[in-house]
Amino acid sequence: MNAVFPTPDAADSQRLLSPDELEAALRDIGARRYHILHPFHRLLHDGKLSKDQVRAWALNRYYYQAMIPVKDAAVLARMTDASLRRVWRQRIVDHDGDHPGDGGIERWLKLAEGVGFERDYVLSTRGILSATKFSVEAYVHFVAEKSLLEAIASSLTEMFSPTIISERVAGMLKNYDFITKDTLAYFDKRLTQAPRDADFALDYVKTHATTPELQRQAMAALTFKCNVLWTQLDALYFAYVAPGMIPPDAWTPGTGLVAEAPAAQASGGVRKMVADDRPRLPRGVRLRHDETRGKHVLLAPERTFDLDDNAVAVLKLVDGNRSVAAIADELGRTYVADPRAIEADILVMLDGLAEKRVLER
Ligand SMILES: O=C(O)c1cc(C(=O)O)c2c(n1)C(=O)C(=O)c1cc(C(=O)O)[nH]c1-2
Repeated sequence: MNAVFPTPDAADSQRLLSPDELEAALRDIGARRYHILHPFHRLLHDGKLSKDQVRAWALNRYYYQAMIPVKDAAVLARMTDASLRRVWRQRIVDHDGDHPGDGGIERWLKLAEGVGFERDYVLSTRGILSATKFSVEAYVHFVAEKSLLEAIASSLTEMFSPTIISERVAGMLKNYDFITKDTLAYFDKRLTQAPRDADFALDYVKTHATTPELQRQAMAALTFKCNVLWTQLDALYFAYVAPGMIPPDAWTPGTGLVAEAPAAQASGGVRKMVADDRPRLPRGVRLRHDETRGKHVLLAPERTFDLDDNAVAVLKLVDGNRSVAAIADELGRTYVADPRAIEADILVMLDGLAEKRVLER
């Protein structure tokens, strides 16, 4: 992904590329279109998403994981050669496992449970964005309807997945306190499975794309698949980042989650806030300016909290993306004061609001 591959010029679409030129052209497609470049992944890896935004990603991505073996069964059904099927069927085994409780889908369920979901809610696929479903299903239809060469070429995004997986695992472990190595165990196996699968598919495509037209089809198939991945992230971004327009019936924060452990509910149900936490207002709680009284209040269902000027300045910066430390830095710049001293003060204030359940982290 880091290397620069030459973009084939227009004349190349007419001429037969050597196998290595074809590989370079395929890698170039990934370098320009793979979802590692998508803003949603940047936010995910850099720790810029709230816990609910990470949950939305885990939930929607479950649908992709669950349908990959369906896709591979459709590819398998196109293969008339037993030696090809023998290799390809391993992909289905990798995702389904040989026993209940085994395999990639199961590991993805663990990931979803690790970020708080109830297993049955995830399995039900209620709450998955329609756009996610459309995009994943387009992939399944594509491999069923196009040629075997195109079906195989469309899996070649996996050439690029080890890079994004390494970046994601390192970034998420570093940047989110609710993510553990166990939660991300899904990706451990992918680091060996993906290169093995991609090597086989690449070799097949280089050997079988023997005319300019077939080479063009292979490149178009990989482009299509990059778009399958990209549009899933577009949908997540639109619904859960900006403008934050969640479609009817799609998952909303708070739904399908396991109740917090009793330990977390002790002492008012909330552990103390720390500088890395990214506080946000829970659903239904709003910062409003009360015109008649000329002051800001926090409106919660059936309750109103008066706020002093300091609380208002802090709450205006509370958006689920900024950490407490970042809020303190910003206030330090505005009021020309020591941000660490501000941080200590606002941690106490935020804890007070969290205990009243008008703030969460
Ligand atoms: O984490 C990722 O970014 C990522 C990307 C891709 C990919 O590039 O298609 C796959 C996976 N993961 C994956 O886990 C997986 O099982 C998988 C199967 C396929 C495929 O097209 O057959 N791609 C991918």
